Amino acid sequence: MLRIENLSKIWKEFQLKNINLEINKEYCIILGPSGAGKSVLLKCIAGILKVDSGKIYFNGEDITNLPPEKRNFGYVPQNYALFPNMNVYKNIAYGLRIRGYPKPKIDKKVEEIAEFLNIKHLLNRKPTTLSGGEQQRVALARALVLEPNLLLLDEPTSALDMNNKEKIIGELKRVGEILPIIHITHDFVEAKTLGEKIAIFMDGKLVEVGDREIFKKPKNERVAKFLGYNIVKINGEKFAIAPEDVVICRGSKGKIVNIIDCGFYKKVMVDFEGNILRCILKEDKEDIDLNNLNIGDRVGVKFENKIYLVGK
Ligand SMILES: Nc1ncnc2c1ncn2[C@@H]1O[C@H](COP(=O)(O)OP(=O)(O)OP(=O)(O)O)[C@@H](O)[C@H]1O
Repeated sequence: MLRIENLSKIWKEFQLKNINLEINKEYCIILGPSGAGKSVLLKCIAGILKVDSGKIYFNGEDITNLPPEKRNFGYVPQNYALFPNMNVYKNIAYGLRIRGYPKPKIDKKVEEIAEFLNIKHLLNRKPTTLSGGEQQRVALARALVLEPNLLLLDEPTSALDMNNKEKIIGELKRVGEILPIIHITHDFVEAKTLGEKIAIFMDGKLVEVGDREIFKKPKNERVAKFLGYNIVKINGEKFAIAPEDVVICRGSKGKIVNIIDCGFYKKVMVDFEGNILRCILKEDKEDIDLNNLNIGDRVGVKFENKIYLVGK
């Protein structure tokens, strides 16, 4: 459906280089550290930034040089970019109005989308009077009302509290059943919940693409580190291990160097044979009593699900 071929966007200081990515009718999550080029890629797809080289195809058509309004993609930027002087109704209706839709049709479409996203009660309010979650839904409504062929979302939940985040994730899941979505996030839980395809960017390059298995089997050390794995070197053996797969037991080869109590679990750092291991410990999984664990204690360490990495 969307095919990106050898796309490059180059400034002196930053280069998004030779990106090849295909997105079919699926929910694609884009992950990567800050400054990796995720937003630049999304803006190139939206047509807001001109690419320096490479091609973008949508349903077989070369859209590389098509202006944004002719692509029919919905784009929700990081800050939502709502018009502050217009009420919610006018914000949502804006795109329909400039496309010349008759008033009754605009009213009907705005009402339908407002119903779908539970914002009917907000139609007369100005964006500045809305909470982050409400603004987010208005921004989504403004993009969806134009019935886009593809939805582009730049960190749509980053400003939301847990409750609103969960609601929006539920709504995005429903939208994802209707049309393909490309969604940038820093939140791994969100990525695992929504992503059918996951693309990881680092330093302007697409370093890994695949399904949710990426989280369980990162290909190389860089991706593993980015996903939060420990990289462990013991007696010439090197592997990645997830913090939840480090098991603390009775023994003396490890030393507890930090403990953070997170309620249902504890985040613990263990110095083990020259490795500082980040561990997530849950009461039912460990062989020792977590309530009696103190900084400086000697412990044993076992590894479940070691992952042997292919490259750097
Ligand atoms: N118009 C521009 N001119 C010059 N450099 C730019 C421009 N827009 C973005 N960049 C640079 O491109 C790089 C990638 O930016 P981008 O916003 O895509 O990062 P990101 O991966 O989305 O980061 P974050 O997760 O922090 O939003 C940055 O170094 C940024 O300074």
